[in-house]
Amino acid sequence: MSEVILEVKNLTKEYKGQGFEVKALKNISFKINKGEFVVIMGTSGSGKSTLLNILSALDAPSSGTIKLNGELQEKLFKEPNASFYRQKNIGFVFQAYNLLKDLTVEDNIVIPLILQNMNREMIDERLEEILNVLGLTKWRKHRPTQLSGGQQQRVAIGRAIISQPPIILADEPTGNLDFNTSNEVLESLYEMKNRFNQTVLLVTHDPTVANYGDRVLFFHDGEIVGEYECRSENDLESILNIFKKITERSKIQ
Ligand SMILES: Nc1ncnc2c1ncn2[C@@H]1O[C@H](COP(=O)(O)OP(=O)(O)OP(=O)(O)O)[C@@H](O)[C@H]1O
Repeated sequence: MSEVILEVKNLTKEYKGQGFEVKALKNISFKINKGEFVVIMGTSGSGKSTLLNILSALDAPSSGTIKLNGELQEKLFKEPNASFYRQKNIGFVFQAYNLLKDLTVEDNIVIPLILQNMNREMIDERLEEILNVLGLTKWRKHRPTQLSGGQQQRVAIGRAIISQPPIILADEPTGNLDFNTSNEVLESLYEMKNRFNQTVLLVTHDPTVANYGDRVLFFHDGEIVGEYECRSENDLESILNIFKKITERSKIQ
C-alpha cells in the first residue's frame, strides 16, 4: 500500500482587514503519497500561494491540520519551530532560483547537508550523483551568474533534493524560462523524483507544466474543484479542457 507523506485536512485561511474579509482557502483536504509528483493548477487568486505559504510554515492557517510524515504539525507556526521544520522537511524550488551568488554550483547544492552537519565523505558521494544526474558536473565550479536560467534552476533542484526531504515544494519553477528550457528542467525534476522516490508538490497556472505531474489538483476560488490522474504524455488536452471549464465557470460567476 502507498505511504501517505502529506495529509492536509479541512484547511481554511481567511484574511481579515479593515473593510475586507477574503476566504483564500475553503476547507481544503488532500493526501500525497511518497514518491508522487502532484501539481496544483489554478486560476489567479485561487489560493495556490496561500497553500504553499502554509505548507512552508510562513503563514498559519485559520483552521485545519497538516500531517507530514505521519506527524501532526501543531506548533509549527511559531519561530524557531518554523525554521527547524523548514530545514528538516522541505526542499524549495522557486521561480527566481534563489541561489547564493558568491558560492559555486557545488557549494550551493550541498548547503542543506552542511546545515545538517553531515560528514564530508557522505556529502561528496551525494553531490557527485546529483551533479551527474542533472548534467552539471562540467559546471560545478561556476557561480550562478555564469550559468543560464535553466542551469541555475537545475542547481536549485539539486539543492532541494540532496537532503531527500519528505517533500519538495516548487512554486512556478519554470516561470522565467522559455518553452524548451522549461521542458528540460521539468524532465530533470521528474528524473530526480524517480531516482530518489522524492515527493514533489508543484504549483503552476501552466497546463504544459501540469502535464509533468502524476496527478493534478485543480484550484479555483480557494477550493479544489477537480482532480486528474495523468497517464501519458497525451494528457495535455484533458488538462486543458478541465482548466478551460474551470475558467469559463469563473467568468460566468
Ligand atoms: N496577505 C493577504 N491579505 C489579504 N488577502 C490576501 C493576502 N494574500 C492573499 N490574499 C488573497 O487571497 C486570495 C488567494 O491569493 P493567492 O495569492 O493564494 O492566490 P494564487 O492562486 O497564488 O494567485 P496567483 O496565481 O495570481 O499568484 C486572493 O483573493 C488574494 O487577494
